[in-house]
Amino acid sequence: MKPQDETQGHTRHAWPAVVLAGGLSRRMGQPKSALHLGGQTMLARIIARLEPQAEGIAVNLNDADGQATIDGQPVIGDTVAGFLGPLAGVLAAMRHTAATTPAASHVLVVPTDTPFFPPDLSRRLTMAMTAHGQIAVAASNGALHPLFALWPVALADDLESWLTTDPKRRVRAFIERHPNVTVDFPMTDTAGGMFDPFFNINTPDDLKQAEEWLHILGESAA
Ligand SMILES: Nc1nc2c(ncn2[C@@H]2O[C@H](COP(=O)(O)OP(=O)(O)OP(=O)(O)O)[C@@H](O)[C@H]2O)c(=O)[nH]1
Ligand SMILES: [Mg+2]
Repeated sequence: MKPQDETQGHTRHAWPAVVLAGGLSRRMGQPKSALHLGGQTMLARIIARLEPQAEGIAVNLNDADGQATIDGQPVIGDTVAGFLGPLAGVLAAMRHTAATTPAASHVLVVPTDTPFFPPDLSRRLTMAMTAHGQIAVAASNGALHPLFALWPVALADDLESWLTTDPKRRVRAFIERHPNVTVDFPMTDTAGGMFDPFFNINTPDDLKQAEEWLHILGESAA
């Protein structure tokens, strides 16, 4: 059975969504969401990509620090302290969704540093779910992308206790504890060769390469 919007009684394809923009950006040396790529901040680019496939977007920072909005979207802080990693953001996303959209069984979470993700991410993750309570996770080119996933909001309490007791807090390890499905997304055939839409920007060199891909993909003016 497909996950339902219990209010309207139909299957959702657009979910409440949260962009993970916490983290320390140690490899980049400056906050990744504020970096400019093709004349737009990385965060603005992610939001634009997400908007057509989401129903409401919030941005997760480690500490909201009194900031109510960023790029027009509400800011949510981590609900557990101590820079516990990306899963702290996933937990904040679940708590936020339960509070603001109680009819939604899942929340779509994406990281702020992967600006070329597929425009059909939400639709394909949704279609892959065959039962309530599954985590639907993206993959490409033989690699899992555990930060691109639809997360059941009902896992919040389990995630919170796991986060505060597991020493490694690995995203994959948490996913493996629960029913899950993986969705493989194709590489994009471009004039510059095959391109992985989950190209992840962590270092200044990655950012340079992303500018080149932007040009090749014709998304410079996006
Ligand atoms: N909320 C929250 N998000 C996090 C945390 N750590 C990482 N993230 C997010 O998870 C995603 C992937 O993390 P990384 O690529 O390792 O980013 P990072 O930790 O900022 O960068 P490095 O310090 O270079 O590892 C990014 O979107 C980060 O914003 C955290 O402690 N809390
Ligand atoms: Mg990190």
